[in-house]
Amino acid sequence: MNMNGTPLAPEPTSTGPDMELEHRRAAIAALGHELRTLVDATVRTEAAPDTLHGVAAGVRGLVARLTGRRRTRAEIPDVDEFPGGTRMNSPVTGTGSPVAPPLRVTPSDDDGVVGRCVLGIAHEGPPGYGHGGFSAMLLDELMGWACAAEGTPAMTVSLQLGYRGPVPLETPLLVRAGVTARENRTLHVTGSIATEADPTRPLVTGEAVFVTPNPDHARNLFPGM
Ligand SMILES: CCCCCCCC/C=C\CCCCCCCC(=O)SCCNC(=O)CCNC(=O)[C@H](O)C(C)(C)COP(=O)(O)OP(=O)(O)OC[C@H]1O[C@@H](n2cnc3c(N)ncnc32)[C@H](O)[C@@H]1OP(=O)(O)O
Repeated sequence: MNMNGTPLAPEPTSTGPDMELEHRRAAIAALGHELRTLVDATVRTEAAPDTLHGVAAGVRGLVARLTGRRRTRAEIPDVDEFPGGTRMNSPVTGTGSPVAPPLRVTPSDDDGVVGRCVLGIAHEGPPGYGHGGFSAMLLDELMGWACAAEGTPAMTVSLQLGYRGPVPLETPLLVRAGVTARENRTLHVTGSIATEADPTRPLVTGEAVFVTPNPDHARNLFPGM
């Protein structure tokens, strides 16, 4: 769990049920890794139409192998920690997600949290640069982790961004977020995206307001919690 600041990633464990959990998470992450490689190959390829039809048929065959029980819409998978922890299929941090960069979150040396990732061509907006929506997603997510790291998981109620420079693809990125103020259930959060190579020059800056739903509201929103 990350509710007390550290660590924000799953800890190595050794007992029975924990080993089983690690085993399942490792398998989910292994499939996620291969799918991200497939997504990258798909958005880059200039292969001939016959090849693309052949690959499409192969992928249909793979989908047919993912049988058995499927999770329902609001179900919280038992490989996840909610609120404020590992989400295996998060589109931002999920190591099992085909579309996540994925963002690796750690506590910051100062207050707040830091995320590291590399965007690929699948995340492209202008040629060679990240889509502004992906920047928003990285910041929104990391700001959510900043709230959770303070022990108050919360949801975004407003998010304002400044796009100061384009975010380069295939370049290590440094995302930062921290809570700057709180009143009752409302948290004010700031964040930024820079390159690892030039960490003091923010390319995107963000200011957000997050709110921790009251317990009744939270039970209605997340019946699986
Ligand atoms: C008990 C445990 C609870 C655990 C819950 C954990 C949740 C964590 C979820 C996931 C974490 C991991 C993933 C992160 C992902 C990144 C974050 C996202 O993308 S979240 C998705 C996008 N956001 C939404 O879909 C929200 C939509 N909004 C709502 O559903 C409601 O507004 C909600 C539940 C957030 C609050 O509803 P109310 O009924 O509980 O609260 P009211 O009474 O309306 O407001 C509370 C306070 O907030 C202020 N407030 C409300 N809106 C504001 C705004 N736009 N700007 C400034 N303040 C605002 C109000 O003035 C009020 O302040 P005053 O208590 O009186 O001091």
